[in-house]
Amino acid sequence: MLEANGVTKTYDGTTALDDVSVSFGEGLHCVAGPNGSGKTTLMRVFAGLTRPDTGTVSTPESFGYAFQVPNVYPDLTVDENLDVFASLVGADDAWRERLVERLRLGPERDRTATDLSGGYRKKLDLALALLKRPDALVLDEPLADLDPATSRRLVAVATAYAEDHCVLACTHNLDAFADAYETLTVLVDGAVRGEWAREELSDGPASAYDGLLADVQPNWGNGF
Ligand SMILES: Nc1ncnc2c1ncn2[C@@H]1O[C@H](COP(=O)(O)OP(=O)(O)OP(=O)(O)O)[C@@H](O)[C@H]1O
Repeated sequence: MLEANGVTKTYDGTTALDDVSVSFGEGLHCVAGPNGSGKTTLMRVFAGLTRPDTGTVSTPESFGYAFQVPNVYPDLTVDENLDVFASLVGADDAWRERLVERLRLGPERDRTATDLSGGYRKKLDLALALLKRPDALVLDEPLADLDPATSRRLVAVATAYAEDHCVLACTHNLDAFADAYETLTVLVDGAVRGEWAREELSDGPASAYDGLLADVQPNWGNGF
């Protein structure tokens, strides 16, 4: 459903993506990698926001993107943001209210987006991405700024949606997705360094990731 073939993207001599070929079907898929490894660039290429230098991508027409930095109307309230997006995509009231309930946005619905806490703004951004019930949903650092209970709720929402859609979560918090993910893809320096299905990882995704990245962990002994 989401596919990249031989995708390369370079910025002024920095290779952000290096001949990346990946494919994701229905279910919840995690993409991890160190800072600067190319995760956001790959998500942006899928979304059509960044044009690759070489290679092709294939995505469904109905595509949702919850951004690393939430992309909401800052001067509108939660409800007004939902109203604007719902009318743009033709979302019905029942689905809109289900998203408000599932993401616990109710208590803040009359608050202006700019006054929301970082976590609530993140949840609002996800609700906006889900309003059109996209066939594929990309979540860029979905758990950043969320407290542990809210993180679990967001993972539960993503997991439920992934039952019959493709959900791609770009994350540094693999433990939070340990009971939910179907595949793990690790990017290092813009290239795919590891790809596993969940059943291949008996010790969980974080352990596989740490093993793969062991060579880049610092070893300072007792000193600084
Ligand atoms: N618009 C841009 N202009 C120049 N360089 C860029 C641009 N976008 C990304 N890069 C570079 O491409 C590389 C990959 O960046 P990207 O944001 O995709 O990584 P990431 O894995 O999402 O990182 P993080 O985990 O820190 O969010 C980095 O070296 C980054 O500096």
